Amino acid sequence: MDMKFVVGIGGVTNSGKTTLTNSLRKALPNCCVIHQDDFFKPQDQIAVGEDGFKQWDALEALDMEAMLGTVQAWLSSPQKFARAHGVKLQPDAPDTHILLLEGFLLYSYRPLLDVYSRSYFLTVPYEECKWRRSTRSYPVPDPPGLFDGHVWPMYQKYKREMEASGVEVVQLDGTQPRDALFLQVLGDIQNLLLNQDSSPRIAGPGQAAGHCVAVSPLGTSPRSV
Ligand SMILES: Nc1ncnc2c1ncn2[C@@H]1O[C@H](COP(=O)(O)OP(=O)(O)OP(=O)(O)O)[C@@H](O)[C@H]1O
Ligand SMILES: NC(=O)c1ccc[n+]([C@@H]2O[C@H](CO)[C@@H](O)[C@H]2O)c1
Repeated sequence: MDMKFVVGIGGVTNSGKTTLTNSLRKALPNCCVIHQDDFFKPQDQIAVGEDGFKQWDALEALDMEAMLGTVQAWLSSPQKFARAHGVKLQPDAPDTHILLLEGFLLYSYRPLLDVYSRSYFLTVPYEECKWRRSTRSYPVPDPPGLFDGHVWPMYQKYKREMEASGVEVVQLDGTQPRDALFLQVLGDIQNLLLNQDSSPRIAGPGQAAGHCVAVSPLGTSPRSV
C-alpha cells in the first residue's frame, strides 16, 4: 500500500526554505524535491510593471502548469520519479513516498492547494528579509530598489490573499536557528507519517491528490489523511 505525502515548504523570499528543504530531504525516506524557482519563465516573457520593474514576484512569472505537471508525474509514480531523479528508494520504507515542494508562491496557485498533506509557511521580518536578500545573487540580479518597490509589496499582497482564502498553513519563524527549524519540522512530518491512518478522509477511487493518499494494492477505496 503506497502512502504519498506532498509537503509544502513555502514562505517569503530568503526565509530559509531551501536550507530547510535540503536538510529534510536527507532525513526523510524516499524523498523527492521540486523547487518552484525552477519554473520561472524566460526573462523575455516577464512583464514590466507600471513601476518599471520586471514582475519576477508575480505568479505569472512562473510556469505553474509545468510545475503542476511535474507534481502529477510524481503522484502517478513516485517510484519512477525517484529513479529518474537519482533518489534511491529505501528498502526499510518501501511504501512511504514524500514530495517536498519548495517555493515563495506555493499557496497562491489553486490547482496545487488540494495536493498538500501539510503546508509550512516561513516568515522573517522586513529588515532581516531585506538584509538576507542583499547578500544573495539570483540568475537575474536585483536592480536597485527592487526589494522595496516590488519584492516586499508583492509578498504582502500574496500573503493577504492567502490569508483571505483560508489556506491552512503551519507558521514557522525563519529567524530561529537552522537546527531548531529542522528538528521542529522533521518531528512534525514524522508524526504525520505515523498518524496517517488516524483520521481518514474520503478520496475518490484512484484519486492521487488531496492530503495523503493510501493506494491499496487490493483495489479497495483509497483513503486520504
Ligand atoms: N535559520 C536561519 N537563520 C539565519 N540565516 C538563515 C537561516 N536559514 C537560511 N539562512 C540564510 O538565509 C539566506 C536564504 O536562505 P535560503 O536560500 O534557504 O532561503 P530561501 O527562502 O530558499 O530563499 P529564496 O528567496 O532564494 O527562495 C541564505 O543566506 C541562508 O544561508
Ligand atoms: N530564479 C530566477 O530565475 C530568478 C530571477 C529573478 C528573480 N528571482 C527571485 O527569486 C525569488 C524567489 O526565490 C523571487 O523573489 C524573485 O525575485 C529569481
